[in-house]
Amino acid sequence: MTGEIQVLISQEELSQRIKELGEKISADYAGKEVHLICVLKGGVMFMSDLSKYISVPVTMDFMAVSSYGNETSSSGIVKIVKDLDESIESEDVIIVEDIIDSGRTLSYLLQILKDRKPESIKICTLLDKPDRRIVDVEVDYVGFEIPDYYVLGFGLDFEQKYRNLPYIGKLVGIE
Ligand SMILES: O=P(O)(O)OC[C@H]1O[C@H](OP(=O)(O)OP(=O)(O)O)[C@H](O)[C@@H]1O
Ligand SMILES: Nc1nc2[nH]cnc2c(=O)[nH]1
Repeated sequence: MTGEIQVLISQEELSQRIKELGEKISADYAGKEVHLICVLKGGVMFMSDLSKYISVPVTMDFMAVSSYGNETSSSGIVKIVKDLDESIESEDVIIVEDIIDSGRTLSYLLQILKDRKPESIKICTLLDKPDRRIVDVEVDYVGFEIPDYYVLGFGLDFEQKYRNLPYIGKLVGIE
């Protein structure tokens, strides 16, 4: 489907905020190394850009957890589609997400990853929709709080498309 897309967060606003987040993380982890875990697929562009602004040594791993399929609201069912390649024991981990909506995905992920004995674990999300929260999760770094719209672009999809857009937008007519 092709629809009209309204820009919510421009490419310039994204770049500026991601730079600020990278600098904050660099300061918070001064003298340490940080292990970034990208939650695929949506988190990939954000983590890629964020990592460029982190000045402490960075390692990366990737995990895919599916909770939405092609639906626009959470089914509540979370499953691991791809697990991490490496152990996170004793690592200072930051989970990098594109969006927190109901909080179900992250609360499930946190539970699983904490059991693997990291030194520390924090959450960094580009977008947060606090009005949608069903499960409470403590978020350490937030790019932007947004209203309850179904958004796309910069990693986020609508029916698997639009992930490549360099901005965050919404399809006119889709909430
Ligand atoms: O807070 P929640 O309600 O759990 O929603 C957030 C999750 O939903 C999206 O993933 P999705 O399952 O759509 O996978 P994708 O990243 O591959 O598009 C998003 O990337 C988060 O992981
Ligand atoms: N693409 C997309 N995925 C989501 N997962 C949870 N909320 C959203 C959203 O607004 N857009």
